[in-house]
Amino acid sequence: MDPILEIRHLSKAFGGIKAVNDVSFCLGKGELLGLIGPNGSGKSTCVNLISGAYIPDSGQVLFCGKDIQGSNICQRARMGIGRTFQTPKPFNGLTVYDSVYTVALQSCAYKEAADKTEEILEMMELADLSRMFCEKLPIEKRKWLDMARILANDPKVIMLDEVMAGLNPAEMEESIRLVRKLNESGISIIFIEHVMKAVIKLSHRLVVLNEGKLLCGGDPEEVMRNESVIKAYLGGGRHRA
Ligand SMILES: Nc1ncnc2c1ncn2[C@@H]1O[C@H](COP(=O)(O)OP(=O)(O)OP(=O)(O)O)[C@@H](O)[C@H]1O
Repeated sequence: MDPILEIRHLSKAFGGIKAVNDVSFCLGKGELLGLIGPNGSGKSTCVNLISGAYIPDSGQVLFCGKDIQGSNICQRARMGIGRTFQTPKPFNGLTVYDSVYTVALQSCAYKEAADKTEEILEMMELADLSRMFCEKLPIEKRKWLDMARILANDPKVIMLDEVMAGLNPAEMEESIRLVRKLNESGISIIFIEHVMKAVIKLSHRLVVLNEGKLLCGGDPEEVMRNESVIKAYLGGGRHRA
């Protein structure tokens, strides 16, 4: 595998809680990697460490072979590391078009930004809604708009944090199709998800966290049959009895 992202021995504690404890894994170029684990297993903390929102206690993140430890969240976004949040974060008061256009303008001139915005809205199937105010969008489309805004930064890697949460089965199928389309456009994806149907359908490979540690990784079907994974899920993670 030719890695675009390498996570080496990452650790992050909050008080006495080792949220991420000596975790190492790679994301290959063009790969769609499912990052799964029970509630509280450290998935979002990993994403925050990779995106630069959190500074690790120890460990390294390598992007395209380069240690990016010294760079902050904005610099990493400009390098091509994008992420969505569990709850969509629309720019209220802006239209769908302007939400993407304002991001595109950060790296392009007016005309180029306009062309880029139209192309992204077409790709994310939001073109018909381009004049709608973001806050009026249904939840599924807000999630697509989050992805569209990230695309305006020309990402090489996108980390999708629970994009399927709160969607009905039909919306989920549509979102699965869009995530696959993003990946097929050449973007490497880390897909953090609890909806196993989506995980199995989309992931080329899985990495499983449990209580902050790497439990196992590999082929999705095999990982889902792994007894330690089944036990971890039945145990329900750190937040449950
Ligand atoms: N900012 C923080 N301050 C204190 N504790 C935190 C913080 N962020 C995460 N934690 C704790 O770290 C552990 C890992 O949390 P994290 O959100 O990374 O897990 P997760 O696998 O993403 O969970 P979920 O699937 O429920 O979103 C949890 O025990 C959580 O309570």
